[in-house]
Amino acid sequence: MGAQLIDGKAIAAAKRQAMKTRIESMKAQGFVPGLAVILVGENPASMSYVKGKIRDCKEVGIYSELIRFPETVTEERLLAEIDKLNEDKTIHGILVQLPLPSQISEQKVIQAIRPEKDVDGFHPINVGRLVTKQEGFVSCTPAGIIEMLKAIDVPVAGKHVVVVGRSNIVGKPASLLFLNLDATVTICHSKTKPLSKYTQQADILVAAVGREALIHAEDIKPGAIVIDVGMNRNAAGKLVGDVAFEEVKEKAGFITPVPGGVGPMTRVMLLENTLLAADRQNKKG
Ligand SMILES: NC(=O)C1=CN([C@@H]2O[C@H](COP(=O)(O)OP(=O)(O)OC[C@H]3O[C@@H](n4cnc5c(N)ncnc54)[C@H](OP(=O)(O)O)[C@@H]3O)[C@@H](O)[C@H]2O)C=CC1
Ligand SMILES: Nc1nc(=O)c2c([nH]1)NC[C@@H]1CN(c3ccc(C(=O)N[C@@H](CCC(=O)O)C(=O)O)cc3)C=[N+]21
Repeated sequence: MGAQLIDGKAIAAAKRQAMKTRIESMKAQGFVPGLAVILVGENPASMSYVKGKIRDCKEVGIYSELIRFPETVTEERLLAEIDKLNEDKTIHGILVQLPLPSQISEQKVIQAIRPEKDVDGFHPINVGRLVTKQEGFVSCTPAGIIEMLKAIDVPVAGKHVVVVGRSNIVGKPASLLFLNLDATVTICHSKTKPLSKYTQQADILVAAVGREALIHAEDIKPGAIVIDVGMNRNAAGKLVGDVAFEEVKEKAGFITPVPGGVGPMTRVMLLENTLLAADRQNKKG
């Protein structure tokens, strides 16, 4: 037996392919979607993610700008740049790579982005829209998870979804998305005891913690759909998720790999959100 793999990399590649045609027709009408990415400092992981985002934009034909600041940049300077991008007609999406250095308030920076250009979906206005089921922008990782379930044709309504992790960028918005799709949702976190009591009840389990091998085979229900958001370096320096993949894949119905699962979906949803932002701003004129 064993689980079926959900190939995020392949699903994302197919989505990028479909986007190319859409972007060509936008361009034929004289309209080019644009994304600005702000990177502060030289964190190697952040640099590598940002490079990937710029590469994705090039591949599908989205105009992109990478704006870099030194680690020592002031909050004032950063906010001034965001103001400028808010007014820039060639830029439809703005992303500030997190984390930011400690002298800068992440909340202030996120709130400075016009909600219409907030392609990360982190602005409180967009979070509020998600809570109240209004149209806005949804955080890329949770949106990517939903797209993966669509790709394997699994209906979510009535399922018991257990989300482990309650961060503003993954756990919370993922829980709200599933709730909006009529799932029954349980949210677990570091104070949940015992965690396995909850995870064992999940039809769909989302692990978004950042701890290697947090979820073992004994922690899941046979046939469950297991979505691994975690990104950790193991002792051998390899990128691994939160799920003990080799043992859990024997018991799950579906499972996402790390790498090649949620990560590529996160990236492609940023492109989707940028196109959505461009479309909406184009309509408004
Ligand atoms: N693949 C992708 O596209 C992305 C991957 N990631 C990865 O996903 C993981 C989570 O990211 P993020 O949400 O930003 O992380 P955070 O560190 O912001 O949140 C982690 C969450 O896990 C909870 N937690 C910690 N320890 C335990 C435990 N032992 N049992 C249950 N819950 C626990 C915390 O609980 P509490 O709130 O109580 O502290 C918290 O809610 C990371 O590995 C990150 O690298 C992140 C974004 C995108
Ligand atoms: N403003 C902001 N928005 C974000 O969306 C954001 C952020 N800041 N800060 C950091 C986290 C993390 N994140 C990932 C994106 C892609 C992969 C990804 O593509 N992962 C590949 C592997 C990449 C590798 O090999 O290192 C995979 O899982 O296959 C992972 C993680 C977005 N984040």
